[in-house]
Amino acid sequence: MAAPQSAEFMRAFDDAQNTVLARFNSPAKSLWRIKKFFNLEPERRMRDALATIHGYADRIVRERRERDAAGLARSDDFLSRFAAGGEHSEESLCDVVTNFLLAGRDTTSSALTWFFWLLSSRPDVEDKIVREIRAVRQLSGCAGGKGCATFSFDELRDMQYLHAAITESMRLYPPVPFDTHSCKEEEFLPDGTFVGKGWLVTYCAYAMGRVEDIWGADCEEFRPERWLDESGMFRPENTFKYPVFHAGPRMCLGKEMACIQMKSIVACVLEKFRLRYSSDAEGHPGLVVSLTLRMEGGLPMKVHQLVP
Ligand code: HEM
Repeated sequence: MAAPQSAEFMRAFDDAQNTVLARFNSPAKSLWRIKKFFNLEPERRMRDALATIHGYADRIVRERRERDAAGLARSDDFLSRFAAGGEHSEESLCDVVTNFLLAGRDTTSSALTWFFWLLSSRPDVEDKIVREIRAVRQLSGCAGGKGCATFSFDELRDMQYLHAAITESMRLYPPVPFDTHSCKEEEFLPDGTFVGKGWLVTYCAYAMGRVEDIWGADCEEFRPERWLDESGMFRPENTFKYPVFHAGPRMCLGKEMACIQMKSIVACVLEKFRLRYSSDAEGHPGLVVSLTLRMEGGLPMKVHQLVP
């Protein structure tokens, strides 16, 4: 992504996200349609934002097609795999690109922000992760990471403690703190609760991660070990108990990719740096609840580079 285009896309994405939230939270549910019709704020900004977002996705799809025509396209990247099936129109491919850019951007950054903040006050957890990274490197014949800028898929898969630590961090700070769905038909929830057609149903993953009946008396504690079995292997939980990636047929399609990305970033950072939270503000950082869970004022950190 070229930097100016990328910044423009980010801004447009923020605008679109804020406008959707404003529509959703407005007490007058159809007011936005009137504003849109008369091109009033914030709908005017939404129109511009959508043009930028769609233009950006169009460009990605067009550039891939051109590389394909020139025999230069890779066949193993994400978009090529979708395109290879042949069942997607150009427009549908643009929607795929937009969907994945939007679904994957703020979620992983939210997760990593809270993860690094938690880690900053838990040198014991950090130490275990660092030792695991070193052990994995030793096994793969890349001790100290010398000559290996990144981590292989196999190395990342072997980082069971890191997987547990990231999972635990998202239990306490789920990137999607609330999730709301509209009921298509009259329905009864498993406990017999009636839900009418068109009703909105919301679950709060943030609250669920802190319920004693679900997670036990230490539910407020950041304890990666709760995700490990006796042999130190990661033990997944029922997704209805841990709905951080949602549950059921509409679960997050990018879950595995997000986990690989986050593990890769954390491992690369901790192999070379130590980060310490350096805010002047006292106590717990403020939570900004938007579509994703953000940290108020960002995450100021002191970065210390390790001597190679
Ligand atoms: C920590 C990172 C992530 C978290 C916590 C997360 C969480 C979620 C949640 C809660 C949903 C359900 C939303 C709903 O109910 O409508 C969802 C859907 C989705 N996610 Fe993720 N996500 C993450 C990363 C990603 C990434 C990296 C991608 C792709 C690159 C992605 C792609 C999608 C897609 C395509 C859907 C829609 C699935 C559908 O409606 O069938 N996600 N995600």
